[in-house]
Amino acid sequence: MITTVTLNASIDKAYHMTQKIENGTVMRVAETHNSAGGKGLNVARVVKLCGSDTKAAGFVGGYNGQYLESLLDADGISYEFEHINGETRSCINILDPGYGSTEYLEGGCEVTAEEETSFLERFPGIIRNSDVVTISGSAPRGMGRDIYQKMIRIVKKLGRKVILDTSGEYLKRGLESLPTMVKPNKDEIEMLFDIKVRSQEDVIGYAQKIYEKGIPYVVISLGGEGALLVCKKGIYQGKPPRIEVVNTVGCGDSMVGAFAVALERNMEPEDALKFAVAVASANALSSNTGTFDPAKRDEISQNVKIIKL
Ligand SMILES: Nc1ncnc2c1ncn2[C@@H]1O[C@H](COP(=O)(O)OP(=O)(O)O)[C@@H](O)[C@H]1O
Ligand SMILES: O=P(O)(O)OC[C@H]1O[C@](O)(COP(=O)(O)O)[C@@H](O)[C@@H]1O
Repeated sequence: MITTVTLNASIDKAYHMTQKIENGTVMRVAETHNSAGGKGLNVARVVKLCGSDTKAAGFVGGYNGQYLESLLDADGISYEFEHINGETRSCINILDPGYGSTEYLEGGCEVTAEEETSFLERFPGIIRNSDVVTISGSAPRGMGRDIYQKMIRIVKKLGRKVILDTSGEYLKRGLESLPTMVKPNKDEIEMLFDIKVRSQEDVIGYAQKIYEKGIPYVVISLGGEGALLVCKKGIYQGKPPRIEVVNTVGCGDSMVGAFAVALERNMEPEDALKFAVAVASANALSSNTGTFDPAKRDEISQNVKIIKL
């Protein structure tokens, strides 16, 4: 069982446009697709598609919160949310033939100190049957910057594996609790170390710095270039084949979902990397966020190159 935590859940709205966006004009949306979003809920859908049991946790509130739960019911994903007074946010992804994808991410509502305490008290019970816990995305306003640090400590005390996928101060503080795996992208590495990454050697160097803190699996995702994995067995590069990208939103979440499944199944690191790159790249072929066609994943998987560096 894999529990995916999304503190800042969202109704993700994908607007499919048939015409290129022209700023300052009225644009009509050809098709809208709503999904239960915020990074961790994309992770949950991917875990389910990979064939593992999953449960979603985090905060939801208001009418959007009710709607989000109904979307998860339709997806067949179980959940155990903390219900809060604030209204769950919406995030918009506009897909047009000119710019590709343009995202508008709301900050999210306020979570009170009482709501945070209540969630943390219930958290050990929520994850008690989980082998792996994923913690993804931003936190809503009002929450302490050390929230992920506290949650990782709880997961590790129970002897479970935990993947952290976040950015900025939440990542910095979260790393101090030594999660089993982290998956920053290039931007997140640059923010974390306050540097500019200029080469693959740079990426490997910073990944090693994180690994040396005591984090067993460090994955740096590099978009169309695939991903790098630093672990005890060595340093690996996973390269996807060139594909006709449709929508890359949720690719990082798909990678986290696939790695959670790989950790649950105790896959060898190189097999896990191949699996995760194939799943994430297959997500880029789907117009909807956090989903993929298993047949396309299998096809891509045959052409993913795993190189030991
Ligand atoms: N243009 C692309 N072509 C093929 N695969 C892609 C592309 N963009 C993303 N992916 C896949 O998704 C993974 C995660 O993407 P990335 O954009 O690095 O994550 P994030 O969404 O966290 O920024 C990559 O490692 C790769 O496997
Ligand atoms: O919680 P955050 O960091 O604000 O991100 C939320 C948004 O990011 C997305 O997951 C997309 O993220 P990625 O493309 O990086 O995987 C949206 O689906 C979601 O609503």
